[in-house]
Formats: sequence, structure tokens, C-alpha cells
Amino acid sequence: MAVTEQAVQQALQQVVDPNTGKDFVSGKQVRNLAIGAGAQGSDVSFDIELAYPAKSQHPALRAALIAAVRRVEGVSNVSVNIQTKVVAHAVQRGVQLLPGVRNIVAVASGKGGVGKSTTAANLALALAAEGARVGLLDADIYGPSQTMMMGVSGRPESTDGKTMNPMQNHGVQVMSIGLLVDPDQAMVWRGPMATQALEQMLRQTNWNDLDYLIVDMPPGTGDIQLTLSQRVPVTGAVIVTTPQDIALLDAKKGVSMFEKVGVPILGLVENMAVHICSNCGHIEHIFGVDGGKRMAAEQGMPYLGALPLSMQIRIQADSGKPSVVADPDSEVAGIYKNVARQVALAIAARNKDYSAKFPGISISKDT
Ligand SMILES: Nc1ncnc2c1ncn2[C@@H]1O[C@H](COP(=O)(O)OP(=O)(O)OP(=O)(O)O)[C@@H](O)[C@H]1O
Repeated sequence: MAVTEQAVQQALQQVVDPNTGKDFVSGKQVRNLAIGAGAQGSDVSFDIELAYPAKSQHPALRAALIAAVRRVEGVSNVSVNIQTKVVAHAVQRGVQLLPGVRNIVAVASGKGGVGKSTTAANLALALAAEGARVGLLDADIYGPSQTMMMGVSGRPESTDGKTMNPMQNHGVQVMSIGLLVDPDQAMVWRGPMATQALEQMLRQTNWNDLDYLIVDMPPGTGDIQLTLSQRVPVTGAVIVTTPQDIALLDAKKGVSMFEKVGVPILGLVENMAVHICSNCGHIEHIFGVDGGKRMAAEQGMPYLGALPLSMQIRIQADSGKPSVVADPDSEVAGIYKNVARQVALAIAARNKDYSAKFPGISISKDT
């Protein structure tokens, strides 16, 4: 009996994407389905297009898809090609996307020193490890630390005298205010000067074909942060907090700042949630219990995960190899990867950006 396309589609409909809970046929993710005569029956080949990076899940996914299609009578060989295509999603009204950047994720915190930069670096690296094209912009003028965390130094090159090429390490394109000015000089910038410098850095960097640009925002919710969240085309924001009341209060201010300018919150990361003694393994809730989880629930936003207060996280970040690259199979790296997956899925679920599809309107003066 000849194998029909319909039979294959029906078989594929039984395979549910564990990340989205939907099957690939209803999601219109099956492409280039071909059925040909093989040596012992029909050979089937097709592509699956994911909207988020998931390299580590490809083997299990491929096995499930092949097993499902093999159950169709008459099928012999099955070959599957899994690809990811991240598209641009909608940003604030009236703000234009950046060339070479499909989605910008702002990583923000109300309070300083809560681990925003460490989270931003590990998030960028986790997305890159899953196969995405990723950039990291260090916009933290008060304490640019991405040069150290990502292990980059020197001056960015410019071939045309107008734009700069980002640095690259661990597979991520990096630009930091720390590469351009003496950090002590940046600290004293007043509002308008700081926002101008940050916007220039964002727009004059030759970002090369990025699925995601992670922006490590300056801590706080003042004028600089507000202006940036209005002008930078942001797909969504990730809020980092520690569980103590004061940090949570500031994190709430961060949430309302983004909501005010129409940037969706992708979720909350709770950092330094518990301390695990490196000698005896005793667990202590130094900054309180479940503060972040409660806040996420109260504000109706996703809780992306909790990182422990861990000496390894600090040592690895400070040595230019954040946990996701220093120890990719560790529990901590697993938590960061899980955060990254949820961020990518939340972005994939958002409305696409169609602005590029509309023709430009030009108004000419009739003489
Ligand atoms: N979970 C953690 N466990 C232990 N140390 C951590 C953890 N997260 C961050 N750190 C350390 O805490 C310090 C501050 O972290 P980080 O620079 O990421 O914070 P930040 O919120 O970006 O600060 P800033 O307000 O200066 O931008 C760093 O030395 C970092 O290595």
C-alpha cells in the first residue's frame, strides 16, 4: 500500500512539542514533506521548523518524530531535519527595529547588585548554547561588568569610522560601555548624556544577524532607564531580584516602568534565593523565603527560576567564563538554560513584527 502524505501528517499529529504543548502539524511546522520509493517500502523525509532554539532537545525530538512516522504501514526510512527560525516580534508602538537584530530582551533590576549582569551573561550564553545567534549589550553605565564576565578586552574595531564591530567570545557578540570609555568617566554622566551614549552604542554597533540581543540595563528606574525602555525596540523584559523586601519593592517599580511604556514582562528571575554552605551543605534563606515567587504570582507574571547564592557562580562569572560555559552540565547551568528556554518560548508566543511588510509612506509636496 502506498504511503500517503495524509497518513504521515496524521502520525506527526500525535507528536506533541513538550515546550509548547502543541503538535507540529497544527503549528504548521512541518515543511518539505517528501515520500519516495525506498528499497523496502517508502522513504519519508521532512523538516521541522521550531520558533525557538533547542539544540539539546533535538535528539529526543528526532527520535519521537521518527518513531511516530515509522508506525505508518509501508514506511521504511525516515529522515528529519530540525531547524530553528527565530523571527522578529512586535515592540513598543512607534519604535523601529534595529537592523541585524530580531529581538531585544532587556534584563533589568530595580535595585543594584542583585546579580542582573550575571543573569544577563548566562542567559545570553544559554541561548547561544541552544543554537541561537546572540548578542550582549552592556548598558550598565554605573558598573559595566560584561567585559570581565564575557572575557573581552581592547577597543572595538571600526572599518568605516562611523560604526563599530562587536567583540566576540564564547559564541556571543558583545558590546560594552566599558570598552569605549573609562568606567570612572561613565559613572558621572548625567541623564541625557548617558542615554545618548547608550543609544549610540546600541545603534552604531554592527550586530550581525542576531536572533536575540540581551541588553544588560543600568540598575534602577530613573530617567535613564525610562528613556531607554521607551526608545530601545524591546520585545520583552526579564526582571532580576533577590528575595528580600527592599529588592522586591524596587523590582515592582521596574515592572511598572516597563508596563507604562508597553514592554511586556517575560518573567522574573530570583537570584541568591538560598545559600548552600559549601562545607556542610546546610541550606539557609539569607534574603527570605519565596519572596520572588510570591511577587511573580501577585503581579501575574511568569516565575522563570531561582539561582542559589553560590561561590561557583561568582568565581566563574568573575573569571570571564560564566557558569553556562564554565560548567555546562552543572545544576546551576541547568537552571540558567531553563530560564533561557522559557524566555525564548515566551518570545515565540508573542505577536510577530509586521512593520517590514508595510510599504513606507512618502509624502511629496505638490507644486
Ligand atoms: N547567585 C549568585 N551567587 C553568588 N554570587 C553572585 C550571584 N549572582 C551574582 N553574584 C555576584 O554578585 C556580584 C554582583 O553581581 P552582578 O554584577 O551580576 O549584579 P548587578 O545587579 O548587575 O549589579 P550592578 O547593579 O552593579 O549592575 C558579582 O560579583 C557576581 O559575581
